[in-house]
Amino acid sequence: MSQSIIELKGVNIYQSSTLILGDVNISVDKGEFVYLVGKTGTGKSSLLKTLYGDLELTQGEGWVVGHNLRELTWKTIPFLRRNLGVVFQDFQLLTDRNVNENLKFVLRATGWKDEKLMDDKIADVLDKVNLSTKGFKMPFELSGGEQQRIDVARALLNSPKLILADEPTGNLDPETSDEIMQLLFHICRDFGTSIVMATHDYVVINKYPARTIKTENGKVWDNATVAS
Ligand SMILES: Nc1ncnc2c1ncn2[C@@H]1O[C@H](COP(=O)(O)OP(=O)(O)OP(=O)(O)O)[C@@H](O)[C@H]1O
Repeated sequence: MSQSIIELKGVNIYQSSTLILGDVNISVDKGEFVYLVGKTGTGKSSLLKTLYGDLELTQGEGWVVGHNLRELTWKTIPFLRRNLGVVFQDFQLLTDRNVNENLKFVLRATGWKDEKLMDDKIADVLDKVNLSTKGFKMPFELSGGEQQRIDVARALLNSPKLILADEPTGNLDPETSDEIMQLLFHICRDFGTSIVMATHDYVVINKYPARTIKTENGKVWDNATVAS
């Protein structure tokens, strides 16, 4: 319906029966980087969950990477999930297998079967996050920053048009946060991937300025741009 990667119109977002965000209107274009800011508990994660189909959209209209959120079913949610990547603050790699096997596990779970194509894809995403040499490492052999970069690699496996990142620098020291931010901006700029990133970290926002959407008082404010 729309050229936008994300389009929400008059959306109400609930947790159980509590209205968390009302009358949400957002549009995000291809290749845009957008921060989602707001105090704790104001609904950033709830908004992201709505965008990746974890919270059902029952009021208003929404499209994400061409999928109508009102028409999602348990059968069609996997197709939405294949067109977007999600990065979490606390994503845990499977501890009993190396990086390559972790990534292959995700590929198999999203329908990949050909071993050679899977190996090529894994090499490709590890190269994109600059960890080509770490495929045979076990998770405990990686630093926190490297694990977070593997999580970004995981999000890239299905060549998504959109990455949703929920506080991806939340557990990282400033230097490692910088690495992740440079990586996300590189992915956005060089591959045209849209990125929506929830964060509390104004140091990061000021250093890497971009359009900023704010959750506050049950509303989403979509006109603030943070100056550098
Ligand atoms: N599964 C749930 N069931 C009921 N209420 C929930 C659930 N998850 C979140 N909430 C409530 O919804 C509101 C918004 O939570 P949400 O996690 O979206 O906020 P947030 O802005 O992402 O917070 P934070 O910055 O702390 O992650 C909060 O009041 C929270 O308690």
